[in-house]
Order: sequence, then structure tokens, then C-alpha cells
Amino acid sequence: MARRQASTTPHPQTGTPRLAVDGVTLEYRTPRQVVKATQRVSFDVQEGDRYVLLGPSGCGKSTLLKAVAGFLSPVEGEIRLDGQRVAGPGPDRVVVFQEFDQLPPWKTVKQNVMFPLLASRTLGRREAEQRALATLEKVGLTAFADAYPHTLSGGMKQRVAIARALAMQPRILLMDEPFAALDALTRRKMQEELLALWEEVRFTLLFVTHSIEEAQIVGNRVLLLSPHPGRVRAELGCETDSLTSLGSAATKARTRQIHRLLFEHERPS
Ligand SMILES: Nc1ncnc2c1ncn2[C@@H]1O[C@H](COP(=O)(O)OP(=O)(O)OP(=O)(O)O)[C@@H](O)[C@H]1O
Repeated sequence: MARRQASTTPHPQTGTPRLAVDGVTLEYRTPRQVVKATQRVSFDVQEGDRYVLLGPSGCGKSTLLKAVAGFLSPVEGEIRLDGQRVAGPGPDRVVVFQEFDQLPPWKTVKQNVMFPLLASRTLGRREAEQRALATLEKVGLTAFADAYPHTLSGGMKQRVAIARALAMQPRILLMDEPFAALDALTRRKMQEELLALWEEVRFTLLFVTHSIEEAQIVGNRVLLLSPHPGRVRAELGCETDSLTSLGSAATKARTRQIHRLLFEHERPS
């Protein structure tokens, strides 16, 4: 696969990142206890980044994603999208759901892409149809606009799911372990498909995984989080990686480095 160059630059006029997570502490409060999920986590995502949150189970990756989506408010710090504080959910941030097979099977591809636009009352029927067709063209699915999901491959269903999200014209796409339940070969195929689509459309992506390998394949930047509660351990650039360089010495060295950064603090001294 060809090398992927991200256009990861701050906004040319303002210098503002697409997403700023600034000293964010997140907690769950139940009547019996307070669970601290993350502690003072900071990172910036630039337009065109494929930004990956990587860390062991329970380090607060999903919680961070929920907070960016606006479903949970920080108890400390702030999340900003293009400089505006995130105060709740909004159509400018779209979560691409995990199970691509959950596309309603009775709706055609075009109807599936139109659905969120209509359900959120973003557009009327005629405009929604035009937007859906324009988005399908962008992701190379025009020929399948009237097809039903069961006639598509897994990779194409993922394209439809992402097209559905992109049709809302979000500023950032959010994906939480979307390939976790897949077998290894299908997972690789879906990663490939995601990267190919990014090549074509250059959306901004925030992607959660606990797979070191997947983080390096998908991400151009990877944030390493410590075990519970999540704190930032390091941020790495993975721009030189590709699916074909997976077994390379550089990738192996980075995998060792990530292991060390994630787990060396846990070893007894
Ligand atoms: N609804 C909730 N109520 C209370 N505690 C929660 C809730 N959801 C998550 N937690 C706790 O918050 C911490 C962070 O959870 P989170 O799901 O964000 O981690 P994660 O890194 O995404 O883990 P995984 O990779 O296993 O999904 C964990 O200790 C978890 O038990």
C-alpha cells in the first residue's frame, strides 16, 4: 500500500487544532463510589489526523471517546472542537458504530446514508437524497446506491457506515474498537479498507484500540495511556508505517518501544 501522508496541520488562519483535549479528568459517579477513568489527559488532533488512543483495558479510552462525543463532561479540564468548548453531543462529531452488519437490511445503501440526515432533521428528504448521492460518489459507492446491505462485502458495508457518518459532514469521526470482534483476516481487510477510504477522503479520525499492531497500522499518531486511571505516557508518530511494512525492523522496534512505555512501570523494580 502506498505511503499515507497526513495533512496534519493546525488551522492555517487560527493555528487551532481540530480537537483539543486539555487536562481532562473523567469520572463515573455511582451512589456508592467514584471511579476515576482518566487523569489530566491532554492531546491535540489536527485536521486529517488518524489519531489513535492506545492503552490496556480499563485505561479510559472509551470514556475519553464518550467525552469527545459529548456524552460525559470532564470534572477537570476542557475539550474543544475547533476552539469551541464541547458541552454535549452534536452532529459535528459522529461515532461510527462497531457492527457494520447493523445497517438496517431493509434500507438500500442510499436510504441508509440518508437516514441520519432525516432522523436528526438536518435536511429535508430531497436535500438528504442529494447529500447521500454526493457522499456515495465521494466514497466510490455510486454504483451501489440502490443495493441492499446483504449484497455487499464486509469492507463495503464499512464504507457505507462511514459514508453515513460523513454525510453528516462532521468535523471528526469517532471509532471505538470497531474491528475487535473480527477474525484476524477480516480485521486486516477492514483496516486496509479504512486506510484506502482515508486516502480518498482525508477525514479526521479518533480511533480507540488496545492492539499495538492495529494502532500502528491505523494511526499516523498514537497516544499511549497508562493503566487505570488513564494518564498520558507518550505520543508517537507512526507515519512511516504501512500494512506492507508490518514485519519490518522499524515496526518491530516501535512495538518493543510501545510495550516498554505501556508496561515497564508495572514491573517490580
Ligand atoms: N458506566 C460506568 N460506571 C462506572 N465505571 C465505569 C463505567 N464505564 C467504565 N467504567 C470504568 O472506567 C474505567 C475506564 O473504562 P473504559 O471503558 O473507558 O476503559 P477502556 O480503556 O476503554 O477499556 P476497554 O479496552 O476494556 O474497553 C474502568 O475502570 C471502568 O471499569
